[in-house]
Amino acid sequence: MAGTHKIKIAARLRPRLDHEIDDQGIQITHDQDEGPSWICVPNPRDVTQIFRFPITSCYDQDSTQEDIFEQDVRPLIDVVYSGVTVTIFAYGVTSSGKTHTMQGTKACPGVIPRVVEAMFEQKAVLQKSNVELAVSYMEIYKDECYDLLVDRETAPKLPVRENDVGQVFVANLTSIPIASIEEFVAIYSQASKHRSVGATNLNRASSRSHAMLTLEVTMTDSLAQRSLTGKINLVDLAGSENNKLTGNDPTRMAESAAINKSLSVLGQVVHALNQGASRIPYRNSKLTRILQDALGGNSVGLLICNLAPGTKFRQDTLNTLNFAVRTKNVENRPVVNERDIRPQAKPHFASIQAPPPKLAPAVLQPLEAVAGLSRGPRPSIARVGPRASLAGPSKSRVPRVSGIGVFGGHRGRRPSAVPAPISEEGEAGGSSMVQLTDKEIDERIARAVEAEVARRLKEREEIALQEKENIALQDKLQEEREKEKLKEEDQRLPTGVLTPLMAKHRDLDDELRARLTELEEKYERATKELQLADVLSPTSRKKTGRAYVMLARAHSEKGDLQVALDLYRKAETYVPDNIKLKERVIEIEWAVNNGTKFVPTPKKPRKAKKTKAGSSKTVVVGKVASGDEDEENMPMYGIHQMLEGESSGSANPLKRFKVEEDVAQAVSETPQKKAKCEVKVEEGM
Ligand SMILES: Nc1ncnc2c1ncn2[C@@H]1O[C@H](COP(=O)(O)OP(=O)(O)OP(=O)(O)O)[C@@H](O)[C@H]1O
Repeated sequence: MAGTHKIKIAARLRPRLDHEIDDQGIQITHDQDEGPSWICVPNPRDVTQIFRFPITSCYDQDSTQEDIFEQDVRPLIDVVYSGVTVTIFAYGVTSSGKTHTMQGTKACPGVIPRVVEAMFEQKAVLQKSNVELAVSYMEIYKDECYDLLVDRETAPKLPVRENDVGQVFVANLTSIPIASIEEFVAIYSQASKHRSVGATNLNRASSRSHAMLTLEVTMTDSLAQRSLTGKINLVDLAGSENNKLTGNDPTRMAESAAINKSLSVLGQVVHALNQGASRIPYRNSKLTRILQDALGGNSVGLLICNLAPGTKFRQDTLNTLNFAVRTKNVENRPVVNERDIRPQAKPHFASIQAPPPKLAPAVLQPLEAVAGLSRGPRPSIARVGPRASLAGPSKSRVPRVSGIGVFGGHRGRRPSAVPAPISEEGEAGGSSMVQLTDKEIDERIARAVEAEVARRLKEREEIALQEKENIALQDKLQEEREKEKLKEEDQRLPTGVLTPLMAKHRDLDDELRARLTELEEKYERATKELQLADVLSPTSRKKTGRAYVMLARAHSEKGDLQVALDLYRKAETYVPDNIKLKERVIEIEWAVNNGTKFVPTPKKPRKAKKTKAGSSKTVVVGKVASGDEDEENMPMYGIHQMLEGESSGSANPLKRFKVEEDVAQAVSETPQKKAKCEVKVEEGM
């Protein structure tokens, strides 16, 4: 049985940069004994509340590249050489030091150059000529994979596929053998220029893509006729971005949206794994598809969480640590990638053999078997068409050997037990028979049988190829169907979602109830009718996000925190940039994990907007409009109001009614039916 291995978590706080204020926003404290270190972050919404995260491998601002490599990375080199895949990924907000940690500089080389050096050192220790190293390097830019080892202009989008043993790989990715560190440096420095990097307000050289460098070691044992393949994937993820801080232009915004979406799916995958969900949404982004093996798969994982100091990044730090806490519970089942490299057995003339079993790219074995090349049972070659089936001349498709005779006073006759050879007419001992020696007869039979075997093998291969193509086609169709289904599911709210809200307001008059029921029906009808393109438009996403927030809020008020958390997370999928929402997720998650009561943090006082008359203020609770410039900001504001404003528990049925109508309308809205909803709250209400 394969052993399980939890992903190891390390956290690294980068030093303050010259232009940053030293406000001690994040603290790392170490216990006296060998216990875990703590990362302490004040709640951005209530600084008296401190979140403390226990992390065993904590690196503070003074830590060096060497510290992190020696303590957490070097031990993994042996694991790679035992034939296991290792994945190290750097995660964190933009400008938190991921690229610095993974790549580093000439003066302070990071994980990548150090790993390469260690891999060559290990190869030298083994002193074997049959150890080969190869490198590949790719990036995921706007949810598409590109080869960084080929010319950027001509680099095509690469497809992601799955092999016979369920391993996901990027098809057609270049892999270059490397014989020395110098060779690697030449390849890597050239390839790094191809990576998508751009300037933002927070980072002059911000990674606009997720990059994955893979070093593969193949060790061939020709005596045992086995080969082991170990791999180390070094992943520098793009950082999550708050567009308000990065000040991105439209191009950067599009990149940023892709980055945030893929990171959000990464969070969902980790969450689903923790929940033991039956469906893990790996397929929702290329990043998670490619990291599938590292997250709940067959590789050994190390997650390096990079943190930026200062209160400016406090919210991002909380998000990163929250992700770390969730990830450390993810279990992998590492296996040894071992292959049988024996040449195919030649078919014996007397037996027809099935095509040799397809050599799986890796014969996976549990990690316990790592020490030494354990020899599993050799794959048996199934015998199809036993000798007996060939014996009967009438049934055999082996061409009859004509004019063969062994009788007639020839020396070295066959024993009588051997059936008499048959003439073309089917008569034994026909007059036209040519006298042949036993050896010649055997040779002729062998040739004929071999020809037949070859023909059958070819036939089988063609059928197998055809089947494979059919399966691939079916898989593709199935995948597309699943994708469409998932999209539909994602857009669909659970049936009867408005019911709890209705129940809460029994004081609503009959008319109001009737209206809500009507809205619910309208919503359900509309959901079915929603056009995919409309649903996926940014506006629709934001509106759907707001609907989820409403529901989450209702559940959290009921004390149903787990459901509320799930709904808030769902909302996060649609509005990944919403900071207030992220804060709410963290707070509720904290309450759920610690079994404490959730007390919403005190709301900020709402600014009163004076009308011209000065006697009343107007609060836009959720303006539903389109076609005007303000709309872009509206959904954020809407959620903000829901999070902040609703905690007042307004008993005003008019306001409540308008909010729910707005949500239902937001979800079911069609271009023709767009309308504005404004709620006026009289002064003093
Ligand atoms: N440990 C460190 N020591 C010194 N400087 C650091 C350290 N970590 C990061 N930096 C500096 O901080 C800045 C941002 O780091 P880096 O580019 O590695 O961030 P990043 O997380 O990769 O950002 P992005 O996601 O935008 O690519 C760089 O100028 C880098 O040199």
